[in-house]
Amino acid sequence: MTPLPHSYHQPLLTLENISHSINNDLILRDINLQVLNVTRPNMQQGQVVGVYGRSGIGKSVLCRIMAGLLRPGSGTVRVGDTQQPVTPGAVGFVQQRYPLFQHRTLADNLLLAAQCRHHPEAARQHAAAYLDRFGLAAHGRKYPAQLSGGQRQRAAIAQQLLCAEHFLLLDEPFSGLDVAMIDELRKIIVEVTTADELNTVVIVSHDLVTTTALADCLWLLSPERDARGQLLPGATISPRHQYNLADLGLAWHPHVEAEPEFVRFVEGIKEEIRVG
Ligand SMILES: Nc1ncnc2c1ncn2[C@@H]1O[C@H](COP(=O)(O)OP(=O)(O)OP(=O)(O)O)[C@@H](O)[C@H]1O
Repeated sequence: MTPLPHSYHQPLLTLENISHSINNDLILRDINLQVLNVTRPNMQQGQVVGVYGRSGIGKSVLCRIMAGLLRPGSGTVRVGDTQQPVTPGAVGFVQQRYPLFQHRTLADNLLLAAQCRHHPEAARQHAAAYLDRFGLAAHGRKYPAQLSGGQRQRAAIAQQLLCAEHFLLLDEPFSGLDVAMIDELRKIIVEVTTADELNTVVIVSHDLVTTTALADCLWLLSPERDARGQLLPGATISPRHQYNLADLGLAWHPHVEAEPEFVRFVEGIKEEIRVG
């Protein structure tokens, strides 16, 4: 497929020489990569990165490092158009269990999040706008325990977007959702990335098709072999496993997952994982 016209600009996320061990066990080895701001004519869209890898390979550890919640054994993570080293709170991180304050109403949860960055009156306006935008306005007075799983998830995404400026990290966002909710969440992710050119969303997921369909680039976290075919310790994202979907003509556009090139690409990734 012919790639749509696009051009590359400043870096938005940089991982430099990231390695990490737990109890002397090397989990991540020498990860180097960069997400650039890619622009397409007449299209305001941030970047979506899909991260895929087998169970237990180190995706959650990598997420915590990218979110600034875990200091890597070595290396640096820099985020945003100013490329500051990541600090806790700089990246919105929606974890598998959505950590809303249970004793606060949904509206209060969002208000607290908005107060991280805004003065009280502006915070109220932003929180109300996000309640509305995420289809939660009718549920503002409910407590998290009174919300459905999908509503809690939307609330958690809204909360993280309110307090972190341009960067959102989603760990297994599609797990446990029915097909209607998955569609709804996909719409929200597209909405988030089209809201601002600098918005960057990293999705870590076992759902390869849904994630790839939304992504501009896909990273495959996997073990590597040396020249003699021996498995090296730790997992990495080698340059050949950093797939630029914009260059392949498979960056998100409506119904991309129905295209034969997309289906072939996903089959190729599955094969890569099987033989890896
Ligand atoms: N606190 C910890 N103590 C010891 N080992 C840990 C700890 N956290 C993670 N690990 C190990 O690090 C490796 C990577 O774990 P991680 O949770 O990042 O995998 P994952 O790719 O997210 O897996 P899954 O897809 O199953 O959620 C695993 O072997 C895990 O056992």
